[in-house]
Amino acid sequence: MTKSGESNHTPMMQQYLRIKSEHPDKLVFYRMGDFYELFFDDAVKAARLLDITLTARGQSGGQPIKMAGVPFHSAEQYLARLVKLGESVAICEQIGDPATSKGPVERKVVRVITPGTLTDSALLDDKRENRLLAIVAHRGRLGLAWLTLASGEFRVMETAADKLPSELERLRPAEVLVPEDLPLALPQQMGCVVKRLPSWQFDTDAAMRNLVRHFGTQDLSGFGVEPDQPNWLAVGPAGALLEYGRATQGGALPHVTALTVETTGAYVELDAATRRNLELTETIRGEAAPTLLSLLDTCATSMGSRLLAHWLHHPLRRQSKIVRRRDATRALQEDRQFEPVRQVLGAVLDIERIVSRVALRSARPRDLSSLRDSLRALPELIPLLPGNELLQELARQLPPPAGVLELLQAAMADEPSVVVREGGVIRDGYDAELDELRAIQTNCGEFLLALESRERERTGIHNLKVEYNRVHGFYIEVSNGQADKVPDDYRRRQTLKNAERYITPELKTFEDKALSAQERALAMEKRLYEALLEQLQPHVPALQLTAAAVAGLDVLSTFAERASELDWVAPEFVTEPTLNIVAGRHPVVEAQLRQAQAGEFVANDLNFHAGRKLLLITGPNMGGKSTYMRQVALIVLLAHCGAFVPARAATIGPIDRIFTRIGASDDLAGGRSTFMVEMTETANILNNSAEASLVLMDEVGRGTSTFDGLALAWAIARQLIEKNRSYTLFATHYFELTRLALDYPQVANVHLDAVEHKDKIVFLHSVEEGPASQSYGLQVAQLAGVPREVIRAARKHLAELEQQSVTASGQGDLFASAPVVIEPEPNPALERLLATDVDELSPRAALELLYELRRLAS
Ligand SMILES: Nc1ncnc2c1ncn2[C@@H]1O[C@H](COP(=O)(O)OP(=O)(O)OP(=O)(O)O)[C@@H](O)[C@H]1O
Repeated sequence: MTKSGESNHTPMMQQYLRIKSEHPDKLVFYRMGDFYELFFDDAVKAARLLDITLTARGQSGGQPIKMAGVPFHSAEQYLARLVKLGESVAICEQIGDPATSKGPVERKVVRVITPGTLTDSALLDDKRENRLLAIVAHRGRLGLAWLTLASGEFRVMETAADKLPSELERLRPAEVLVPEDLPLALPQQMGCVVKRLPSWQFDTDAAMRNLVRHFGTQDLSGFGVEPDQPNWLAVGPAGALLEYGRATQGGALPHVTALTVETTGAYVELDAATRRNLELTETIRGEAAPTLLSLLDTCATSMGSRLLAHWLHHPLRRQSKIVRRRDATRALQEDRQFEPVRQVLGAVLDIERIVSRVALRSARPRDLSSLRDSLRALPELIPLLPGNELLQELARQLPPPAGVLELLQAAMADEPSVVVREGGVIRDGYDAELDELRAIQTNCGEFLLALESRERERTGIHNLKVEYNRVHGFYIEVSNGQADKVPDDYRRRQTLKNAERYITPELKTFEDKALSAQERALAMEKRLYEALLEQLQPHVPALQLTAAAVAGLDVLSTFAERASELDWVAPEFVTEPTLNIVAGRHPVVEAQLRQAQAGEFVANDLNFHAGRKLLLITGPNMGGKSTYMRQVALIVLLAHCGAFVPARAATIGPIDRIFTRIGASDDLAGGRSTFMVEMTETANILNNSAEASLVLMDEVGRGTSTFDGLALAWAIARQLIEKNRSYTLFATHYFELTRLALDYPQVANVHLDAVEHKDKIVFLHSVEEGPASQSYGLQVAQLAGVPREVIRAARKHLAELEQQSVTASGQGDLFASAPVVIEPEPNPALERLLATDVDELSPRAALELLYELRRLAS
């Protein structure tokens, strides 16, 4: 954009350019009548992103003004698209009165929409939190603060700098704020918008003053944040967030009522790879289903859905807390008590987000009527809740603050219109003045009829009419023949061909009242509505508690419902090192098999204790190794969320972290090869896992040459056994590793089996003690459609290789007693026979085949 001297521009453009200069990094939506217009570079960008027409109108400063616009009434859909694309938008409204203003109407940016600060229901995903995260780094430590404006959640934590990827994966922010001189490389693929702000915005002292002023406290010690304590580093980012949040909302954030310190020890830690690999809330491909969440989320409310996603990412460490949730789930599950509870919850709308909009004074009339209807439903829940400790605690937290429901019932119309300016929002009987103004409108007809008959009587003009038209307003019409009977107090308003129209002082007074009544009623409703929002302000914190109780009840009843429908059991918790699962299943794979009617899922046990801590899992490709390992992790995770688990029984000792090294995925965007990703994740596991950690290692070492891979896998397994001593599931194709069980008593071999049937391979999917005897790699390749001649050549080559490895010494003899499997040379006659569909043969072809077989066999 060229800005060749302010004075060269029209006054309106001068105003625009001034506003734009305050928001250089955002698209400015500049309100003009029924449109939001964008100009210059903003117009070009918006036209491209929104696929709207780019026009040019007039000139300003010697340049044509590029322009693009969106209608004001459908702006939300465009805003939603821009925000999804990571753009921020400044909404600039007319705030002056066009009728009285000289020059352009006064305009002001009333709110700023950024991906991480959304509160509008039309722009938000019902089922996902929209978080704004701020990060600072100092001497290998990170200060993190995050704010969810749609709920008022405001949290801080301090952690080690190398935890950044896992924290980003856990919090999934929509937008991240960092100081421009952040001494730390951010992951290349953040998947969200990153804003670099001037460093002073993260200054601890200024942030402290800002936060203390906001909370009205002397310092932050009441929230557990103090100098020289862990989490102090998060004060700067917390201050930056508060300021940013305020700037976008154009005002204070009264619903942000507390700062919560998150301590890492509270949750079972999941690293970034684990959150992805276990497909908790998103598949590895980034889809919403099938995932653990998509299987579990039958929540009745969106508040429940969001809390469920949160719980899945935050499995609890403290067994006492887990047991409270589990027992509540059990109480709701007994006699299907969850059913009526869920039915009532079905009538409850998103109280949490509505309350935030109340606090931000952006709640629409239907928000308040929904709040009223939802609050009205809540008392029905209380008698339905079983006498369990946690449930009773939630029941006590459930009732809304006194008077709020009554106020909403008295004030809000049953079905208010969408926006206040349309009227019909405030209930009749709530305000006497509004009632009177409305009465004038409704009684208008009656008054006019009464006036007409009175005037006919007074004047004796029997065809006198009292009427109204838009241009002249109210009038009394008298036909020309009766003009002599018109009384003195009639003032002429208009002359027609055959009649005269008059007005009387009484009719004039009525006209003034009637015409302004509608306008005044609308203004009155607006005032009353604003006052209502004001009256609700002090109740915001209590309503947030109500919302939290609803969400908690919803998730617990969902756990109960899922447990019943999917046949899950309550896990038991013990303090000894134990991980014992009887007939465990992979919940998502099982559901998919059922859905596809592709057979029953085969349940499998797991038994870990202090003397048995590493399982070496062997077996054919497609045999079910990954599924088995993942199901163990999912069962442990579900148990720590307080849910039931897909098994016949489960006994679980203390677990502090879950690590996974599963699957090969190139991080091309991050510039790391498959093998590099594999080794980085392995390094993380070796450096951080401990005795109470659960580690899943799937085919580690396969990304490099056979001997390198084998040697690495062997050394890694030994380290896990000797040093980390974690509960480890180690799937491998290197049969040589199965020897480890001979050297270490805490290592056990298990395998998944398959059998060959005719030329087919059948996977049994059941986990058996001992190492596998065959890899079936070639059979699986055949199953996948690799051409027969390739399989035959491979088989031949395999036999040669195996022969060499038996006889040769040196490299091939890395593990001297490695079990070697030599497959017999295939018999061509047998192969031909097996490939024949006997039912399809004619007697003549059968005879020919017999000759052919004879030839092949000789
Ligand atoms: N216990 C089970 N019961 C029924 N079907 C199963 C079971 N376990 C696995 N499967 C089926 O087998 C398929 C392959 O399983 P999985 O990916 O776990 O094999 P794998 O041994 O890890 O194979 P690879 O070594 O090739 O990675 C699954 O997609 C699932 O459909």
